[in-house]
Amino acid sequence: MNTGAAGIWAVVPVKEVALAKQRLASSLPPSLRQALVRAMMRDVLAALQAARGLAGTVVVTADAEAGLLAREHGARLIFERSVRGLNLAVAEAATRLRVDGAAGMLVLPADIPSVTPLEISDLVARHTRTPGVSLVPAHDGQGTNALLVSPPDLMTFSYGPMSCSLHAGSAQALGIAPVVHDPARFPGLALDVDLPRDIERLERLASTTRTRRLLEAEGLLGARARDPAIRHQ
Ligand SMILES: Nc1nc2c(ncn2[C@@H]2O[C@H](COP(=O)(O)OP(=O)(O)OP(=O)(O)O)[C@@H](O)[C@H]2O)c(=O)[nH]1
Ligand SMILES: O=C(O)[C@H](O)COP(=O)(O)O
Repeated sequence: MNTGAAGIWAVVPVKEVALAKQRLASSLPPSLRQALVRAMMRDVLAALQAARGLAGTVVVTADAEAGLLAREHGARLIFERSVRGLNLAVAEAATRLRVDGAAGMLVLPADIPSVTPLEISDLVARHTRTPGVSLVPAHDGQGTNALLVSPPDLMTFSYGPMSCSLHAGSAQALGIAPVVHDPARFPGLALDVDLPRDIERLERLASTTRTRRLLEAEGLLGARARDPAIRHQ
């Protein structure tokens, strides 16, 4: 990958589609879970394409199909030869972007289908300091749904349990006061779909995403989900 441009690049790490979203396995059959993973990834990439203030998007994945979806949405690709986990995948993207001269990196997960272009543009516009770290916690306050860091390889990554406070602590250890945004100001971005109840939460957001259309067609959201009489027809 040669990004060949300064500015802030979005990075979307994507796990193998067949292995993703195991916490939904008890409520969704594998084919629907995989369709959901693809739809969510497309929604995130479409929002990034429409957002202002980014130099481009990079997808980091070991999954060939995810690589094709990335290219369809005009994203660059870092194709991982082996699966090494989320933190090493993001660290590799950070190093590559720094070598290519990128000013910063915005890491977004592929499971936030309701993220809007406006939320992304707003977050990037509010990131005014380098070196600097801006964070948007997940709606549960624990995960990291957006990590904007400049320069890209400033810090180590701590995705996993309680990652948002760990990322804030890493910035502080470098003498940087992180900007931790209120997730309530970024409702689409803050809603990562990890658990069955997160699917219901999607209903409360006014969005017309591929993900929503898929879940409505499957009777998991919308009128068919609310009315068992219709659902079982
Ligand atoms: N490149 C890469 N991306 C990853 C890896 N693990 C997770 N991701 C991505 O990181 C983001 C957040 O991941 P999680 O919320 O943990 O998603 P998940 O691992 O599919 O979910 P569970 O299987 O339920 O834990 C998603 O965009 C995943 O696709 C990895 O090992 N490599
Ligand atoms: O740190 C994170 O945000 C995780 O990697 C993903 O967290 P989750 O389990 O809340 O999705």
